[in-house]
Amino acid sequence: MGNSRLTVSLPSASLAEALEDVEAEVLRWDMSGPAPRPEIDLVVVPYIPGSEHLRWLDGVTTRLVQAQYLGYDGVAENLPPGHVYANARGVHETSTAELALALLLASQRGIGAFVRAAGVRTPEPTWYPSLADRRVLVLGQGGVGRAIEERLTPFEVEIVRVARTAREGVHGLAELPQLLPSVEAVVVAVPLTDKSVHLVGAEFLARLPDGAVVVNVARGRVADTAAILREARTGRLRFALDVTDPEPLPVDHELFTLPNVLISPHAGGMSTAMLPRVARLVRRQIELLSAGAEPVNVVLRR
Ligand SMILES: O=C(O)C(=O)CO
Repeated sequence: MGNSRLTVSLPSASLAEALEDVEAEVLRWDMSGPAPRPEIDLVVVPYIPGSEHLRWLDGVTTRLVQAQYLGYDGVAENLPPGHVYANARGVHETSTAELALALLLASQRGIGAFVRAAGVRTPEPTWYPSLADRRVLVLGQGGVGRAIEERLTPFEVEIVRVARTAREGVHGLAELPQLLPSVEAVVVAVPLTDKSVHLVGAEFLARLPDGAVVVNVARGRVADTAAILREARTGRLRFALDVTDPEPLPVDHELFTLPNVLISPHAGGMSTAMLPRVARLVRRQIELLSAGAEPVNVVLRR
């Protein structure tokens, strides 16, 4: 380590192919077992849920551990001491925002009902709410929240911004109880922290007006699944969930059977945008580390 040629471990053939011209010694390690070397300058973590695989870094010396996720919940608990961890800021925001919009529109306009009816019966034409002139609350003002707002703006909605703490143009979490009764949709894009666990619970849902849509593209545990299920059974609200708790949801879970619930399989970041963006980020980290400079996107030092 520390000599001129960096050692980099990559978890997938596709990433190795995208980075085949980098100035580094490239190893393949998917972190499902021990490290190929006791010292690896840059370890790129596989894109699989959870962070238990980080435990394979125990006893390995690194300069940087680069994730392919934006969210880093669970990382502090699993990353052994001595490592610097960078997240994938800049990779997933646009793709996740696209899915949030797709879920919101599909939910508002009853696309799930049309799809369910396809080939079984001719769906009844019925009135669905438009997004136009509605109030949409974007919960979370990080990169994903901002990307959602940018994409929502042409739909002529009034956007209500909420973040953990209030600032100009942004409401704080403490104001949620007053804001919820006046919005037709909520898009949840907050990180999972001690403060956000079960933020979308029974009390939150009860304050929303009839017919409101709740979209969650954050983490399943930001919402209380039992409270969502209770509310969804009544048919009063609509839900569009890219993330669930547990995840994945068991195939026989009642939420899958309810006509006012759409569920996607944590697919927010999974688009063709991901691989080139991850490759660009890793390339940049290699250049920075090679130059002895500080890496970007560092969110944790253990
Ligand atoms: O980047 C993340 O944290 C994701 O969940 C991508 O879908």
